[in-house]
Amino acid sequence: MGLSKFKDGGPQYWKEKYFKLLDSQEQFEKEQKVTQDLLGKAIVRLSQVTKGFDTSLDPYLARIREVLKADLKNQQLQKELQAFSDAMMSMDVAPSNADASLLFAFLQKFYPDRKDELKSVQTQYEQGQMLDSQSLFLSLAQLLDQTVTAEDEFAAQQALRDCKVIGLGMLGILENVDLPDAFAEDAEQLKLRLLSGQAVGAVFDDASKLLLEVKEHIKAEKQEMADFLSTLTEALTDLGLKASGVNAAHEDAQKKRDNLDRDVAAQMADLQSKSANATQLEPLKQLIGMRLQSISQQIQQHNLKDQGEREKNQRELKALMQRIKEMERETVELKSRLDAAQQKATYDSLTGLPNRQALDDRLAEEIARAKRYGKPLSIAVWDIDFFKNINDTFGHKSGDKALIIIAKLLSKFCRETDFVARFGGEEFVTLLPETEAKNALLVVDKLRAIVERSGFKANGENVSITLSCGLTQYVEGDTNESLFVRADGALYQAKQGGRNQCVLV
Ligand SMILES: Nc1nc2c(ncn2[C@@H]2O[C@H](COP(=O)(O)OP(=O)(O)OP(=O)(O)O)[C@@H](O)[C@H]2O)c(=O)[nH]1
Repeated sequence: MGLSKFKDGGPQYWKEKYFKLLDSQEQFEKEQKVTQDLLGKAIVRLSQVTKGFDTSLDPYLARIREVLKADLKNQQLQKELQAFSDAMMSMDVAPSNADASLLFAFLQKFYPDRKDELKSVQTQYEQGQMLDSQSLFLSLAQLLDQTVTAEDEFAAQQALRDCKVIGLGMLGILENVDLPDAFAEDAEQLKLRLLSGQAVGAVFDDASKLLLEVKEHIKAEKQEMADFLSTLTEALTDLGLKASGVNAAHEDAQKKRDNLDRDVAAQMADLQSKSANATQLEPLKQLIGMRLQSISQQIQQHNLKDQGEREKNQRELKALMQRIKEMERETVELKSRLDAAQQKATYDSLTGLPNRQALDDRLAEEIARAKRYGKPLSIAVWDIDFFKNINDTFGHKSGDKALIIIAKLLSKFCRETDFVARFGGEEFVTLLPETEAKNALLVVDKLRAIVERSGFKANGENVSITLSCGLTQYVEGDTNESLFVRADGALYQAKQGGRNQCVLV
């Protein structure tokens, strides 16, 4: 960010420019050093020559020599020269008769170009025209200050040019660097100082300071940006989670969520590209804020829409569940009604025994089983003897009671695997699977005897009741009808034989 964005030329151009400036500066400093050395040597020689000129100045001159020999920094030299100057100023104002011929000899030799002026000063001094030795030094200083060689002139001009180049380079840097707003004013002032031709050294120091501050500022901004983007990523992740948590099962919602995810991803990519190119944090923050708001609104709209659809689905689901419950209730009711109907269709309501329909079904099953496994199957057909008399004598209700009692006795005293049914009227049928007729005859006869012994009470009277039974066994090729007809034939024989008996055919 910031420093890498130049208006033209690019970083390489300014890097080269900077190094050139450094080289120039170095060259300038070298030349300065040579000049300084020359000056130092001159001062040393001058101090040696002036030694003894006024003994009160000797210690100062000695220190200056030491300082120059030790090659100490200008500051200290300046200090010593200042001390020397102060000492000289405070010297006795009385004219001095000290011999200065040696000094002038040296100076004339060292400054041959100024020989005449020096001679003139010497004459003035020796003729006592100088008020004091301080006046002499001031005259010499003034004279020698003007002593500038052509070489010195060139070096000074060169230094001036270098300073201008450095100044222009710094100006270019300050104009082309994309500085944060906070530093704009300082940079502007530095530019003005450079344009006004102020000494480049001080401006250079201030510019370096400014650029270092800018660097720190950008570093802090970068950190702030990283923190901000991290917070932003967390916020977007949170939003993404909320968005993806909505109605995960719904296919339509899935499509909408995909679209939303795409939108959010596009906005994020845009933000990342903007933040990579951004040079200022504040506008970027504003941009991100706006984008976040837009994303948040999109998610809110999506959630609202999604919630509406979810509520609609829930209402439909609730209605559907209600309908299913009603259907379940109806199914249970229908089943019980069907069971009742089935019961009614297959059971005799008076005795509770399976009826003729049930008997037909069961007989077909037993015939099929006997046929398949070659097992015996016997069938007994019962008929209550003189039942009409019971009805007639004791009433129809007593007749019903007799039917119920017979049904119970026939059911109770047979095997569990046997099947007892009311065939119709006062007739009953017993199926005896896996039972040969001769064994079945023993069973049915025992039953007949039980019924005969039991009797029942009708209108307080003991009424005896007997049964006649026709028995037969399944033979290959028998059907329901043929088997029943044969058993019924046997019953007829039992009736004919005097009733209360069992006949096997
Ligand atoms: N109470 C009552 N009587 C019935 C029922 N079904 C048939 N009956 C009567 O049973 C009687 C059968 O009489 P019949 O067929 O003449 O035979 P029976 O009197 O038993 O004489 P045999 O069979 O020859 O011994 C009739 O009077 C029918 O009305 C019933 O469910 N309840």
